[in-house]
Amino acid sequence: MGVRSLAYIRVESRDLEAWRRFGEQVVGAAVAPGSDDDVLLLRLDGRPWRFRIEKGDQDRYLCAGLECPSEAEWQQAIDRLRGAGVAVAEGDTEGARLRHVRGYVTLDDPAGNMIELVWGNIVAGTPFVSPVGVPAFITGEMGFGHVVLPTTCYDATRSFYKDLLGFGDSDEMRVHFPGGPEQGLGMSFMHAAGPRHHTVAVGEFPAPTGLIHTMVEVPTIDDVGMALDRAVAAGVHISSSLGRHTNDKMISFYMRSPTGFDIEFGCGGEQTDDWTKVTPTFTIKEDLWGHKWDFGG
Ligand SMILES: Cc1ccc(O)c(O)c1CC[C@@H]1C(=O)CC[C@]2(C)C(=O)CC[C@@H]12
Ligand SMILES: [Fe+2]
Repeated sequence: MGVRSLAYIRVESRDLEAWRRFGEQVVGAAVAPGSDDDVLLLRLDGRPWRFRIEKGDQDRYLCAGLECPSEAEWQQAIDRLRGAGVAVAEGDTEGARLRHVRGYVTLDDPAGNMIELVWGNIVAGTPFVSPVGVPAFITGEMGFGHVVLPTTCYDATRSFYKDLLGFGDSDEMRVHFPGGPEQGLGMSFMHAAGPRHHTVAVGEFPAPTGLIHTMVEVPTIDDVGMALDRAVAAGVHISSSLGRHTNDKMISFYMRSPTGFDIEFGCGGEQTDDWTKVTPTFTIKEDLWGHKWDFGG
């Protein structure tokens, strides 16, 4: 046991105004109370916020907040990490307050990706209302979506999430690029305790901003299509066309956020109630259809 879901991500940005426009008008998130000239909080559901964009000198991913279902499981995970020699920095009261959690610690995975381990479901107490009419984001105990993190030490990074944070294998693949290594680049999709197919994936790809992509999910294909229309109308770079993944069956497209990493916007991701009944897969064709990538632009 360990992590159940992805609670939030934190991002550093030089341009909060671009993020506000993108967040509200394209993603359909709501700017949350507590936002000011230095911090932009974006809500997707009943939580106070899911994206925390912090004004800074760089455009980069800061960290993902990975949530444990209870304080006891959170403490056990911390003990496991420390037992394995991982440096875990204690959070403080002020930090917990601004993260809207009961407790948190900060650490790096073996690839140097910063993560925060948190517990405590804080409820905003006011309904989420999308400024552009997105009916809802699929979140709850599944978390808001997934992150795909870069790694240059694939095996060690996978073991870290599995052995120390309690993730399980959902799927693996080797992605072949023209001119790339013959054996392809490894990609590992791992589930937390919640029903989402993957909450963290790691890939042997470079990510200049620190994050390959993060995914948000909406109820229907029309909600995905309308988001694609908003992205195109706003002149946002479409990194991948609409398609359906083989592994989690999600229909999605990818668009470039103001920070440079992609946001995957999808629907219909497969869920599992009992992971003991599922055998991990190895996928040799990434998509059932679509997902034509445009890495340029
Ligand atoms: C293949 C796949 C299954 C489920 C997902 O949620 C998902 O994001 C993906 C695509 C992962 C991956 C990526 O993020 C960056 C560009 C990649 C490496 C490709 O060029 C193919 C697979 C893509
Ligand atoms: Fe994804």
